Amino acid sequence: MSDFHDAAKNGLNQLQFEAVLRQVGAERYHNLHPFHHQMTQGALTKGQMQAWALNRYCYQSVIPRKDAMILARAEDPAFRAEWRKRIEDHDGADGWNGGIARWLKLATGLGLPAQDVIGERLALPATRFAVGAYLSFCTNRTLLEAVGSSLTELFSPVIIAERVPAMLAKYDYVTEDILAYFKPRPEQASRDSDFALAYVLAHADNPERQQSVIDALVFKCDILWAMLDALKHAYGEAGHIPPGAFRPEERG
Ligand SMILES: O=C(O)c1cc(C(=O)O)c2c(n1)C(=O)C(=O)c1cc(C(=O)O)[nH]c1-2
Repeated sequence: MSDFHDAAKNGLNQLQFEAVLRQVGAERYHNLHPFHHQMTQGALTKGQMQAWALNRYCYQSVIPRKDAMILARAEDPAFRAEWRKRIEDHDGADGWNGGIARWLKLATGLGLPAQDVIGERLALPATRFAVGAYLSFCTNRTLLEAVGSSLTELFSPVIIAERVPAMLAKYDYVTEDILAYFKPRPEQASRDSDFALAYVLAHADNPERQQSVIDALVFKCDILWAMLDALKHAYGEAGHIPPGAFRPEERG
């Protein structure tokens, strides 16, 4: 395991810098989390699967808002033209025919009432704190750090390729239709992360800026990890469901 806190102290060339960023993903991305392993092994109960979808909706719904923050702070029109595609992917043309709507379809396809998902009140406190931290990070840190924090998308095609076939094979109530969210994601994520990676390689031109990007990516991995930790704590063997949070047995 590497400690990434001083990885750029002597300055890195672009190849070395990219290698460190990829190493962060190899060591810290949420495909290493036990909750993800349980999912791909077919070991989640339907209630746990519902809890995952309900909580993950909060993440999906904050993504276009954090991208709007990034957009507002970018001075280069060409950057904005590229970055706004992310908002269009999630919101669609009318707000409800993009990624957020497809995530809602996933959650309702698992048996959750749409209003419980959209309302976000049944999500875990830790989920709401984690997605709030992501939004405020992208609002308050430098544009370079905000772009750096999106680089987990470099690794999302890997976790999607692990998750989707396993969900289809191991859970009889999961269908291709329910998982429509994931279909365009690997291609969109590759387009987005290629752009974001090229941006940080070009703009992190001294050791301090390189380190700020590495730290931003570690922070983002921590956000995703914390969300799965919270699910495991609440809905795993410990069963510590916080007051007011989704309770699977009440939903059948
Ligand atoms: O399925 C996943 O595990 C996963 C991970 C991530 C990620 O790594 O942040 C994103 C997504 N999915 C995703 O669907 C998505 O739209 C997305 C946007 C972003 C971002 O930070 O801008 N990450 C992710």
